Amino acid sequence: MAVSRDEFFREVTLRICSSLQINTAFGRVFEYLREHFPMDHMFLDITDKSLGVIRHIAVATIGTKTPEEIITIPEGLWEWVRKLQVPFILTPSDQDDRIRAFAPLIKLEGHSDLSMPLRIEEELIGFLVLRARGEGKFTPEHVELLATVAEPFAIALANVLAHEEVIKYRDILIDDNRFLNREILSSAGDDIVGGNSGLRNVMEMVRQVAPLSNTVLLMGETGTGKEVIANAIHFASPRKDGPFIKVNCGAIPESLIDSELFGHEKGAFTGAVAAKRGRFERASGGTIFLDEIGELPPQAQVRLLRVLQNREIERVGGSKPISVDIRVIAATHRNLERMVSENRFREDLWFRLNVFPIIVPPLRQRKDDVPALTRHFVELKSRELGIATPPAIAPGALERLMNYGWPGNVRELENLVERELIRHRGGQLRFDSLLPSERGGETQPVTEGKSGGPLNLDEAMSLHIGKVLKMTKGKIHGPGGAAELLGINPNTLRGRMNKLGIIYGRVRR
Ligand SMILES: Nc1ncnc2c1ncn2[C@@H]1O[C@H](COP(=O)(O)OP(=O)(O)OP(=O)(O)O)[C@@H](O)[C@H]1O
Repeated sequence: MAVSRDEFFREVTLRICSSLQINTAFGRVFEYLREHFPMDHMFLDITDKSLGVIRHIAVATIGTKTPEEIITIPEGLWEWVRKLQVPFILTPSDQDDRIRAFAPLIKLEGHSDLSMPLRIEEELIGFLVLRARGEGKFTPEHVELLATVAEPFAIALANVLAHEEVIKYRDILIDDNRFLNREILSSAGDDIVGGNSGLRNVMEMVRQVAPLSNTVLLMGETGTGKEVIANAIHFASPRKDGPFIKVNCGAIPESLIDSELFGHEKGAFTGAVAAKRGRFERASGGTIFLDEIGELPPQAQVRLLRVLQNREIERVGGSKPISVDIRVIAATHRNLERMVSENRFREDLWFRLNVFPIIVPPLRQRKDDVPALTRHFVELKSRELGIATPPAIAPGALERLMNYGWPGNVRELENLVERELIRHRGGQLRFDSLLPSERGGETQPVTEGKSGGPLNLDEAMSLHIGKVLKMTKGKIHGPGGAAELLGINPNTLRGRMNKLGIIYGRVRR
């Protein structure tokens, strides 16, 4: 025991901090402490009040027998355990009732323990326990010497706990990421309707380009499915287990775009209270999907060009470049070539992006996909809306949907199906009242006439007759017909309709 307190403190502290692996560091301390304490085992324990247990987090021993890992403490003893402050000696025949009650729980029979409570900011977080075979092995000098290293052990234990917490969250995040990737895959990759018909050429190009890492440019009107195709490329590529990060370039305010895309260092600008990774960094190892690329402001276009050229980004306020391993897929509904000629989009960026352009055709050019898409959305939206049995589609309805122009493309069809399902009150889905081209007027009441002033009487009458005809599905004559609802003779109604130029044929059922 002839060791100075300073030297003892220094050696123990160096050893307990010598490795990030607590068992390795703990083994090194054990070797050293055995020179000063008569012990066979040493435990680093954490106390978990919520579970009512003490758990060994590290064990060092000269024997092979592994002690119990978890010790359950009865409710009545917690108060006593929680208040323990200084190292204390435990023997099975101790005079203290509580120690005698505690002894069998920790299997003390035939041993002595020297136990040191470990505290951080007053709160008990665990114990360091030295165990020797035989009773009466520890002396007050041992107690005093061990007390000098309470702090380094408490800090080491707190670090282990913090590390465990980080690992736990990391595992949760990895698991979430896997789950979300699977979700995206099942909601996109598998569900491309028309892959063998209207999108056959597009899918052929997807198959060609997916295994590579080159930039892809998706062009097509809004709502044609560009994002769906970008997903398909990512999930068919070797990067499929990496992130798929989407950026809607048109939706980020210009003042934030640099920090969103490239991240920033702490203190780079007012409000940058912590360093933040940008979307490019987050996409590393995976794919970044730059939607609405035509909306990117000129400054950000320059920065993007640099990323495409060097595969490096620089955080706002940062001084060194960070390399990123990403695949870029860009999309636009704009005519970028025209924007280049109008000096609204950089020509050099356009060349970089336009390496492998894929044009996603509008729905009106692939009308044969409309029936399959409609059925797909009826199934999908019924599931989302909690409708157990998706309603059937009325004969003739699909034909009518195919004859519509779909300016909003697949998204418009998707929305139409959803609205129809929400309004659906039994029977088959007819879609007859919802097609915008067949609406008698807007869904909102119209109060403004062609002249810009209020509706004149003819305009109001025309609108009203149109609405009623829509309700009766074009029926003019007989019970439930428009004439009856409007309270006029059917011939009078026909006369008015001719005068007002309303052509309204009976809808086929
Ligand atoms: N071939 C398809 N099969 C199944 N669903 C599709 C298909 N094409 C598009 N969709 C669906 O239609 C909606 C619109 O598609 P998406 O968002 O990919 O269009 P977009 O071209 O990226 O639109 P925008 O230009 O407005 O961003 C999405 O809900 C998508 O899931």
